[in-house]
Amino acid sequence: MMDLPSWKTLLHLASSRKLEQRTIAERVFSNTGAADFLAAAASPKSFPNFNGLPEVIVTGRANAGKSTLLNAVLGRKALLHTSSKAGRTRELNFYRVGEEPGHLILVDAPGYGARGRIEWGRLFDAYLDTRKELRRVYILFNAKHGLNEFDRQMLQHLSQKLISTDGTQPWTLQSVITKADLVPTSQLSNTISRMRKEIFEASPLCLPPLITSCEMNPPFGIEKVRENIAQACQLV
Ligand SMILES: Nc1nc2c(ncn2[C@@H]2O[C@H](COP(=O)(O)OP(=O)(O)OP(=O)(O)O)[C@@H](O)[C@H]2O)c(=O)[nH]1
Ligand SMILES: [Mg+2]
Repeated sequence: MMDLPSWKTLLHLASSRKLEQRTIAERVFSNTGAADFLAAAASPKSFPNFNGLPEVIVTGRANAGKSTLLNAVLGRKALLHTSSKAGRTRELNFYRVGEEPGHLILVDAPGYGARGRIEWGRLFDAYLDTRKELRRVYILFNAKHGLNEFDRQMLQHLSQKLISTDGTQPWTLQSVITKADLVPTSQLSNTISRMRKEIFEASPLCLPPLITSCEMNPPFGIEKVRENIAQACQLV
């Protein structure tokens, strides 16, 4: 009879697998200087073609920190334009990770909510409905503001898209809490628990939040986001 592996062996395997994942995510994002802006699309007609490279896209209320998070993930200060004024990003912007031909594509999107626009929503939906390369949607929530009705509607809208295709959607939905530095440390744990619960209530399909802060030095949570992206794109 074959010997069963001991707990020690299993734990060792699990930790070396984790190490392997980290190393691959590090490798994917290591050449920060090689990342590049590739294209902008203001309408579905101008969605570009990158020979099937996997893609992930960010969404969130205007000013949630989408472009800032992608800069941090790319290890760049200002490849993506950010602004303290909501409504800065107005098209879908495509960025290559790594040197040509690239490992994957990050897509920045305009925000939704009171400072969003109907045509931005249509553009985002057209991308979700047609983009075969899409692997994961990251939905961002500002820790200081929590979730509002727009966020709940967006979570439900995304869930509906996932459900309506009967499990054949090639993408998954991951939540991210941004600007954790804006919540006093004494309240952070409660804030995260509350937001986590609200996200789950609005969309049980949404993966529980990764916590980030791009204002901390070094930025907090970015390595986890990189690992998560590499995993979603099946690069690990
Ligand atoms: N304190 C703090 N500020 C942040 C953080 N991330 C982003 N910001 C600030 O939030 C503001 C909005 O950031 P953006 O990255 O432009 O937000 P966005 O979601 O891309 O906004 P739109 O493109 O307008 O939808 C900027 O002033 C950023 O400097 C963070 O982790 N902590
Ligand atoms: Mg932006």
